[in-house]
Amino acid sequence: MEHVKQKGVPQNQYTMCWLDYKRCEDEEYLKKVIPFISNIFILDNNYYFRNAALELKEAIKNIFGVEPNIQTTSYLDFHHGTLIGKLGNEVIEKFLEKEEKEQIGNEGFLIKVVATKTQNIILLVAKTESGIIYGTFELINRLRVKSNLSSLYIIENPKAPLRVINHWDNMDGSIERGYAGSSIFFSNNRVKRSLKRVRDYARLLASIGINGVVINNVNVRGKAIWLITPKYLPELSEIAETFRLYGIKLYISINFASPIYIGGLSTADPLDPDVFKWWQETVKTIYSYIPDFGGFLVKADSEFNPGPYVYGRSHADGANMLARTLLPYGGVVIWRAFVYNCLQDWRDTKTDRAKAAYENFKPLDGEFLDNVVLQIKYGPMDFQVREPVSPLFGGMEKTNQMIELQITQEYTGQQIHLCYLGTLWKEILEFDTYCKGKGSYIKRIVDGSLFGWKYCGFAGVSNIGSSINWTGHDLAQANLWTFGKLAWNPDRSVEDIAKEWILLTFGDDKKVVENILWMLLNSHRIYEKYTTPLGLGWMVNPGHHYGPNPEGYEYSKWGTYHRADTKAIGVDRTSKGTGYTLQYHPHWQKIFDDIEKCPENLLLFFHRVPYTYRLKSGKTLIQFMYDSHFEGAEEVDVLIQKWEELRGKIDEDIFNRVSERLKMQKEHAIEWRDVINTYFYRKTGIPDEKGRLIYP
Ligand SMILES: CO[C@H]1[C@H](O)[C@@H](O)[C@H](O)O[C@@H]1C(=O)O
Repeated sequence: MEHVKQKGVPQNQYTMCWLDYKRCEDEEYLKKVIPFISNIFILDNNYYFRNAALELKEAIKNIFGVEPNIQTTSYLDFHHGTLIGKLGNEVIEKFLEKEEKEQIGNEGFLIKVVATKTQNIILLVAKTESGIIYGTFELINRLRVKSNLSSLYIIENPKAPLRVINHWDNMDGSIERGYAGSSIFFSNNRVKRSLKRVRDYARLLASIGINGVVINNVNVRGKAIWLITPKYLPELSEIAETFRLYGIKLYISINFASPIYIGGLSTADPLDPDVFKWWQETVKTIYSYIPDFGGFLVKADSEFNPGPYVYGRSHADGANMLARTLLPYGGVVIWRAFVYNCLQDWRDTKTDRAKAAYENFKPLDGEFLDNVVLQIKYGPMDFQVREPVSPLFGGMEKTNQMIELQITQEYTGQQIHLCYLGTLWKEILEFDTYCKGKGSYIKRIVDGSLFGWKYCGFAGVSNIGSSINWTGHDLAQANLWTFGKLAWNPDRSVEDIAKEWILLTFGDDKKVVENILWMLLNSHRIYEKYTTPLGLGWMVNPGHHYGPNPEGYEYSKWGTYHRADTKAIGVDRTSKGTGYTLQYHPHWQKIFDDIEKCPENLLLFFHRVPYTYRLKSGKTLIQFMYDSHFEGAEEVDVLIQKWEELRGKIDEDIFNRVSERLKMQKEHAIEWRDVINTYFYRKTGIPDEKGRLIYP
């Protein structure tokens, strides 16, 4: 569903987001930088290094108006220019210290400046093809923000091994939970023939350090089941080749029952030898087309998708069977933990959906093969505006894990509302699970350092589509950017990450940077205030999930209830209630169990609370609800005002597009405010202390 029509924009037109290179107007900087960029030397005439050199050349041409020569050389005859080379090359190594060489990891890179009387050289060095492309974009971006060359020195390695974007793209071109147009990969049940946009997408992703892409929806239905067959593999191999140039591996979501659908077998039982053989053959075929194929993403026994439970087998049986077929080629199985009873009876108060993933997977800890990774949504429910972190993180020490974040804004305003997610993600990543004592942060679990995992990392559900600006809301580009940057280095501050995005996207005007930064950093807080604060969640319209509906999910089968009556609201998930808190390590169990200690922004997630309960501020719960909704809706005006102050300083098309969305945000925030306030007023009969208008 795309809420805003793009008037008169041809399908094949689009901007390049933070890679839209603008001319540097600073003559001083240009003068300083010219000697370092007027030549580009490549030492190995390798296809990938050459591509990196071409990227750099194109960027320099656009930014500085000079066209560097690309020269292939094998000996030391250069004095001025940028030298792109691979670790191990003799000429390159002359410039490096031993420790420097040791510090460059597989996907990492080094940027170092040599400035002497006779030499003005920027060295860009990596161990691998992917490292060089990441380093190239980093160098380009450093030049764009006018970094001081005399102090430019960077050695970077990604913290997490897997940094993967998940597309929920269907083969008819639609995107499940997509708010930015249609798929750039598929249309009319075909793979799209033009690779230009895919290539530009690969460039965007490489510039934020992504190394994997799953191009089809985890709900694998119809024609998509056949993507793993020669019917589609020739075209997928072209997509894979395009991504490969930018250090990105292709993955495919599969249907667990494929042996039945495609192979004509009578079963998909993971322990059946014929099923194994069928997968083995299928995987062999895939690798004959895509030699560096990343692996499978699997949504099994989840929301009507088939899985091992159908045959009385465990998720470990299912995942391991696939893992064995992929192992000889270095492929992985990314197995989703999003397993719960989606046919719950709302009258059943014993079953708690929040407990489901842990109940299904915790008993299997230690049973998964090494090339299986469990992909876990950040919270126990489903990407609500706020949830506690899933207790599976730090709950399965012997199982590789990835955290799944939703870049697309399903429950966070669908790219109509401005809702920057970096602030929320950072809080999640900094959460200390205490699984190995103090300091057992989520970020250290998913980057592999806490348990020494080889396969682990970040998965982000894509927010892009065919729209002119890729993400519908122009400022939603910051969410994609931030996902990549946090996956690369979760220790970075989001202020820093967001600011870098603004500088590269909008330039360095002080007011522009200041205002957009404020808008981004405050937007999730504001959205939370006028929608569902205190960890409440789920008060959305069923199906499409946009806009308020306080009981939209109250009598449904999805296990998503707040059980509000006239006295209290929320589910008691403490050890005395559904027992959900028992899934956490004792440190958190005690805190979440205690209504006085429970972080207030999660109060209604963990507790059933009377409306007259007093919060730490002294306010009653009901008064907090009213205040939060009035204030939140009001604060949208600040977002609008901050944007309005930038009129004339921002490209007009972008300015107008964002203005239009902010206007809709305001209208819809008012709708949220009034519907939720009226709901609570009608339930409780308690008036607003401040006498503001609540519709009776
Ligand atoms: C792809 O399906 C999605 C579905 O659209 C979304 O509403 C649900 O909550 O999560 C599912 C999942 O994550 O599998």
